[in-house]
Amino acid sequence: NLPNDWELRWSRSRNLPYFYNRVSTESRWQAPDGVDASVILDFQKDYQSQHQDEQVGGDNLKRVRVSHLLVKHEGSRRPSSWREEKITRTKDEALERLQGFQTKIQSGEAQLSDLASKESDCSSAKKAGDLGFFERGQMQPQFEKASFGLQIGEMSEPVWTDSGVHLILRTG
Ligand SMILES: N=C(N)NCCC[C@H](NC(=O)[C@@H]1CCC/C1=C\[C@H](COP(=O)(O)O)NC(=O)[C@@H](N)Cc1ccccc1)C(N)=O
Repeated sequence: NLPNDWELRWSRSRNLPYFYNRVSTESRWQAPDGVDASVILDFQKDYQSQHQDEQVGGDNLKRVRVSHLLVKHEGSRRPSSWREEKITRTKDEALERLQGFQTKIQSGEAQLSDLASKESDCSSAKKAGDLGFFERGQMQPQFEKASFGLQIGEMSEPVWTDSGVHLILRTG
């Protein structure tokens, strides 16, 4: 169906179609000359209809597993945690504190799990931030939306919920 020994394959890590050449064994993301874009769309539709149940990301994802780091503030729905009896920091201070952790994690200086254990205002700190698997409808909407939008291994930007501000890392 494709010219010059090219075939379409699916990259599960990137969740995208790519081109593979049977003869040269070359792989590439962009379409080789002479391949019409409609071929790619047909392939993607076929693949996703055959793999509905898999965790291919997006809408048909049933459950995810995440770890998170929560920083609460004076306006949190429960401004108290195992770390601090009465949390008085402002929303701005909470965001600054969380962004400090975000920078450390993004630079590779620290793991989210290590920081969550010491710094998270959520009881999941005792489990290095691990919340286990959950389905839609269990977490607050903003937290759920962010979690289900992440690829495995990806960390969110700061996410605000009624609890405070979170960094979320999808692990499963
Ligand atoms: N596994 C579940 N289904 N547990 C119920 C989740 C309830 C859910 N929680 C949230 O949406 C936020 C985001 C993640 C944590 C969280 C809030 C709070 C901290 O904020 P606060 O409530 O003081 O405002 N931590 C929790 O709930 C903890 N039990 C999460 C947890 C801890 C240890 C092991 C597993 C889960 C909600 N609908 O409010």
